[in-house]
Amino acid sequence: MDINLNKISPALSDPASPVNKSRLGTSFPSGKFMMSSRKMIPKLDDVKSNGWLEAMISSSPPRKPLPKRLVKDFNVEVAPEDDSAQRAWMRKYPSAITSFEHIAAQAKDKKIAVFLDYDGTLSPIVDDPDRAIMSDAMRAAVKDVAKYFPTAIISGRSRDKVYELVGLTELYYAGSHGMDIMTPVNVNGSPQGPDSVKSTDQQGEEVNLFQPAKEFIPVIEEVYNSLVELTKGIKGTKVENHKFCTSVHYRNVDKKDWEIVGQIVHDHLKQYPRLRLTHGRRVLEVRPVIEWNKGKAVEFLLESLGLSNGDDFLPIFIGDDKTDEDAFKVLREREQGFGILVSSVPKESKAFYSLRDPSEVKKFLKNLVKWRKMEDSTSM
Ligand SMILES: O=P(O)(O)OC[C@H]1O[C@H](O[C@H]2O[C@H](CO)[C@@H](O)[C@H](O)[C@H]2O)[C@H](O)[C@@H](O)[C@@H]1O
Repeated sequence: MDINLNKISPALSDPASPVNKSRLGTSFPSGKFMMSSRKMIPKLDDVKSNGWLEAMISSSPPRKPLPKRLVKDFNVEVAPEDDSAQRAWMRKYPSAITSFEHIAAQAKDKKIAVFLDYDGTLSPIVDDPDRAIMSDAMRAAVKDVAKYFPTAIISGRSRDKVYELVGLTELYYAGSHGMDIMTPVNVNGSPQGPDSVKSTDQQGEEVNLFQPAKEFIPVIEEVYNSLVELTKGIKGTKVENHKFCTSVHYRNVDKKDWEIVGQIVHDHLKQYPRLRLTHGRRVLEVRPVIEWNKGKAVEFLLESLGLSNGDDFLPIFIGDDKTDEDAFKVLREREQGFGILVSSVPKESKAFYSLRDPSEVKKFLKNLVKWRKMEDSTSM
């Protein structure tokens, strides 16, 4: 079915729109993920009226304080000039470093499992997603943690990509916001659910693959290709295919064009009622409408690791983004373990503790290893 995109996108029919400087003759096959043309455009809404634009604007704190005028104009989260609000926030989400003794007391005689987000947690946020490189010192700290505690990376990126960036074989990896989980077959109690299949990892070892959104691979590919095409006239956009989800970055797009990016994605997704959109840090994430997220991935991994029964284990999830909130919420609701939010500015969260940035994450991970070594030596 050929769709004239100019008809379904107000932004695209605007001759001033940068996208119209490119050719948009994309053809989209119809399928079970798409709406019939009769059902298309259920109501005329746009990124401004439904709050998307506001969410796009406030989706990531600036890396350096902005002048007051910008704070007013863009409603961004920044540390207030007088730091009383910052102090109040720190009382609510105390530093996991200064509260380490308290954390250690909770962890005593418990099996700790460590869950780590990648971007903004293990690597600093940078303009180019391909350059979000983890430092060697951070890699060493994560490697050390994995010697003592089961450790998993749960990222919005594809599993292959995050494995390539982290490069440690001793971890568990969950990509695409937990929609692609690899666990070894010999892990205690590893479930072989209907969606788990046997596969082999990069080292040729047998593994279990859990991919609850497998049927969405072709449609994600299709949407990725069309979004690349639709946004190619907007300088600075970058679209990534994470196999089970796709990301549209606008960090490097001129602010005046953010609305157009949002509108294009918004309008395009109207044809795909089984896809939804979430906001990350200066990124729009297109995901399948399934009941699965980083929180569910934590629960799945805990079960796979044999850590879901009893109260002798303590899961810790460290992350910086909105999608990490699903994991913080799960831990809070289970009343087991806790989330640590990585943020240098006040943000509401379901986490219990905070760390300012990846360098504090590294320090916390090192403390955890030091503490466990001490515990082990005193119990000998
Ligand atoms: O769950 P995560 O591991 O935190 O992945 C979330 C997204 O991270 C990446 O984008 C973010 O980091 C980039 C590099 O610092 C930055 O340029 C971008 O603005 C951030 O949104 C990744 O590229 C996305 O695909 C992930 O979904």
